[in-house]
Amino acid sequence: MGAVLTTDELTFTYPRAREPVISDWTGSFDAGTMTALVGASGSGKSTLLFLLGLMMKPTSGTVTVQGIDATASHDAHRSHLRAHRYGFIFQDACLDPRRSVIANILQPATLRGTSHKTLRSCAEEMMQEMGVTVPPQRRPGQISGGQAQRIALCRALLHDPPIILADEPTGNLDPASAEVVVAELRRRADKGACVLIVTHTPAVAEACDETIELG
Ligand SMILES: Nc1ncnc2c1ncn2[C@@H]1O[C@H](COP(=O)(O)OP(=O)(O)OP(=O)(O)O)[C@@H](O)[C@H]1O
Repeated sequence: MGAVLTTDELTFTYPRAREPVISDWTGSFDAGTMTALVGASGSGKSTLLFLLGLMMKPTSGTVTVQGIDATASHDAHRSHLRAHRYGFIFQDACLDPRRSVIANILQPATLRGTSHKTLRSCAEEMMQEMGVTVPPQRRPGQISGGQAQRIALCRALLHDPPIILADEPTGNLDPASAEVVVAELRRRADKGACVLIVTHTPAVAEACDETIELG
């Protein structure tokens, strides 16, 4: 399967920093491949993920998403690409505490203009597949960390994105929940998604097809 995400001489320097964190980084990530980004703390793994996820603009160089030069795109187009083609998972589930868990899962669908009615049953089905047995109306403050991360996974994957970026998705999890998360990411890659995982956990890197070390 072909390249989904590519970078050409990507360089990023934080404002007021002297040295770039990412320097002339050229790489390519394929459909159907799960890649681990590893490296020492501070080596730039999250920064690279944010650049690949179009959350930050590079100082120079390009990020190409399914053939589109996202670096040259205007902000609205980048937001559109993020909402439709990406699924993001972070170390902390980052659920909205004011909304029920089901509303959290459905919330990004609003950005995509999809009807909640159509998606609600899919969302509840996904909760079951992930083994989250809590009532859909429960608030994030009333569920465990492992359950919250699995809800975050449902939220990120409901629209079946071709690109999945995960920043230490198992960092705060018990082993059983971590296994569910990694197995689901693996399953998505096997179905054709391009999956990138920043991780410090050797077992997670071992579940990947490739490992890229920064630093
Ligand atoms: N907002 C920021 N402003 C300035 N410097 C930053 C900012 N965010 C990160 N950095 C610096 O950029 C470098 C890379 O940070 P980054 O978070 O990408 O590393 P990392 O490899 O993901 O680290 P960790 O494994 O500890 O999460 C670090 O030296 C960090 O201090």
